[in-house]
Amino acid sequence: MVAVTEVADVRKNYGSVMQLAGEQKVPDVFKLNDKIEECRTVAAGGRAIPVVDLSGLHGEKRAELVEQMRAASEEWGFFQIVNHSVPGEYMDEILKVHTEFFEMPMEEKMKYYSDDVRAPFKYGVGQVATSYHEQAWKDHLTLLYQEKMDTSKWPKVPARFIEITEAYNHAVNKLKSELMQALSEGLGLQSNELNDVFGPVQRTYTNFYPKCPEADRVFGARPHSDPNSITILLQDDVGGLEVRDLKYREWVQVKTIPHAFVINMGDQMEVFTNGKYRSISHRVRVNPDKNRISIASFISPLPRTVVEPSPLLVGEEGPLYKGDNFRDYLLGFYGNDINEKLYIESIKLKPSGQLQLK
Ligand SMILES: O=C(O)CCC(=O)C(=O)O
Ligand SMILES: [Fe+2]
Repeated sequence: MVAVTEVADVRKNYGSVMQLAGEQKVPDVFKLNDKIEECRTVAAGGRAIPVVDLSGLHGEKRAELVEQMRAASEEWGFFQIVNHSVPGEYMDEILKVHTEFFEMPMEEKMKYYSDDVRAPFKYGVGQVATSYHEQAWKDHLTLLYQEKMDTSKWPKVPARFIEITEAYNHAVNKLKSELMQALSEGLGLQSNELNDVFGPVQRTYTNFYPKCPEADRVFGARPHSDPNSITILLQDDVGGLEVRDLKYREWVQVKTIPHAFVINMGDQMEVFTNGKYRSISHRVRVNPDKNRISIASFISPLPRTVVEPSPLLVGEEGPLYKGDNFRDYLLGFYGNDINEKLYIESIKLKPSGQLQLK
């Protein structure tokens, strides 16, 4: 295992991950020096995460689509959606304009650089938070969505950056409410239940994974579950996201579908639903020839919200997780080793070998 490395060292020593893309070799801090095999995809027996076509969600097909999303959230914790409410041109445009941002000269990007994970808008290199492992092969851009965002400090170049970033985030926020309502109904809860508690915060995180000269020796994101409630992910057509198939324990590649979103359950959803909707380990592999961009909108409760198994969803098994407020959950999550589902396993009241790995 490599020594603990800080994100600032990546910036000081290498500038950005993007600047390393043209080199012959990858610096050791990025390399998986223990198990390279860990990085290889295992044949996935043809299984794929479900794709839900949301046409008819507000009409005659609602019950059927709610049921498909419920089943996917229970079996996979992941699904893709097509024919949703976010205009396809917003999706194309934001991928294009954010790529143009990363392609700007370093001094231009550094105007927005910050190490502060809570900054309302920032550019960063490497991975946020301390790492017990290798550094992630990615740079990023992150912003906190608000109804009326203060965009005065956002980049004026590339042209249309502000306009399209705002439009996209507003549209994703509306989609978030629609999904939360459907997911509530799938649990037999009032429509607004999940949205009210789990939906107020939206942080959007653009991941830029430069092409990598030793792609099978690094991770864009090491195996992790997301700590929040749900994630709404847009990816380009390069691919690289892999999801743990709980049934066969293999890694399954998430195929790229034009204008689709990948939706996944986070740890808070698993806790609240007492394990019904599952927060699943996933990872990102990078490409030897192509840069990849993805935009994740992390939907979360407020920091002070206490999340614990809902009495409405706890059956004979009793509550399976210790409750905590979301702020402390995040502190524990990022303060510990991020590896598969390690942190959520640690708050289980009754460890169930079922989800334990290795
Ligand atoms: O880039 C991706 O496909 C997924 C990124 C991810 O898992 C994350 O940012 O939490
Ligand atoms: Fe993730």
